[in-house]
Amino acid sequence: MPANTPSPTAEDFTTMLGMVTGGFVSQITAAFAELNIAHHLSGKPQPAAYVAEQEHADAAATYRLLRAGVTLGLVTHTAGEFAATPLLGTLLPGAPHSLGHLARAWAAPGHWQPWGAFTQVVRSGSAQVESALGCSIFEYFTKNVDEGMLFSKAVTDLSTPVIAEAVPVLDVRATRTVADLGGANGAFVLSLMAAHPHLRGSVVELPHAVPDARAEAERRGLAERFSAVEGDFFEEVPSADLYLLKFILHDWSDEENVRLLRNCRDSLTPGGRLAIVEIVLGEAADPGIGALMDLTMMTMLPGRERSLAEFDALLADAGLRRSKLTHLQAPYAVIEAQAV
Ligand SMILES: C[S@@+](CC[C@H](N)C(=O)[O-])C[C@H]1O[C@@H](n2cnc3c(N)ncnc32)[C@H](O)[C@@H]1O
Repeated sequence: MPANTPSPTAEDFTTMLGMVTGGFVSQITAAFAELNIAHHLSGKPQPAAYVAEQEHADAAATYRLLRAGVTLGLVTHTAGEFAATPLLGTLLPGAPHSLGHLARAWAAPGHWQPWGAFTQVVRSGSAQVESALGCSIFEYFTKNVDEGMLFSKAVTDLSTPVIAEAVPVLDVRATRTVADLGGANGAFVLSLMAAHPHLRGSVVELPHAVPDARAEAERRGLAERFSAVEGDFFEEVPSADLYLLKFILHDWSDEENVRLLRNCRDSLTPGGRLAIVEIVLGEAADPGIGALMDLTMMTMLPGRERSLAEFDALLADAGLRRSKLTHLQAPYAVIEAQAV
């Protein structure tokens, strides 16, 4: 050990053992979610055999899973029965901020296999999705539809509280038209339209996502003020007073983002603006949870999470400037930008 590096303590070894078993923990939380254990224990404590019976699972293996759940603080054990803790409630689907779909999606093969080559990602500096899955993650999801749908639900769960915080931040009194670029099912623009009846909204999406966006607008009773447009935002974007770009820039390289942002700049109506919703990384001394999220972008996609200075540089390269910054619940923020 070099003289200027303090020796690890026994506590450090315990902490590291917890980190080394982190992969087990991801699979354990995924199994808790998959086997609906939060639901099965929500009414009252139950023996492992009850959970096993509900899920057609092996009783002895379910007991061992639940016992490990005690170690992790997901359940407690008294007199032969397991009881849910509040921590387990975070996996209940439908609960606000639920992480149940995400626990399953990140432990499923589409993410798990590329992460298995993570050191190679670092050595090579590029995602290893092609070698792990034989195609990009988006192609993989079109071939593995159930996993693709699971991932969409996970993203929706993450998005719902962020959208609820972002909508009141946006001053749309002088705005008439809003385009949600890569808006998936349109949850963001439709939430904004619901709050502001004078707005007309659209989603610009790849063909596969368009029917979902139309159905969501119908479901919310907003179809008359809404259109779902098939398009490639790297080619062109329709004219609008406000572009929403939520969880888009982190998917792409700087060069790709500058192309997309220039398209926005060219098609903005006079006085219009962009609202970018992303993780904003803290500085290197205190980067926060976003630095971990950044590594899933590095493993799965050409994208990255960025600091505020990096967003500002992208905007400047596209002829835009940041006009407002609003921090949401960490690590998210809304960055508003206008043409220079
Ligand atoms: C990470 S998701 C974000 C979805 C949504 N904005 C949200 O925050 O939940 C990226 C979205 O961009 C869409 N997308 C990818 N490439 C696109 C392109 N070239 N043109 C339009 N949409 C695209 C994808 O279909 C996907 O729905």
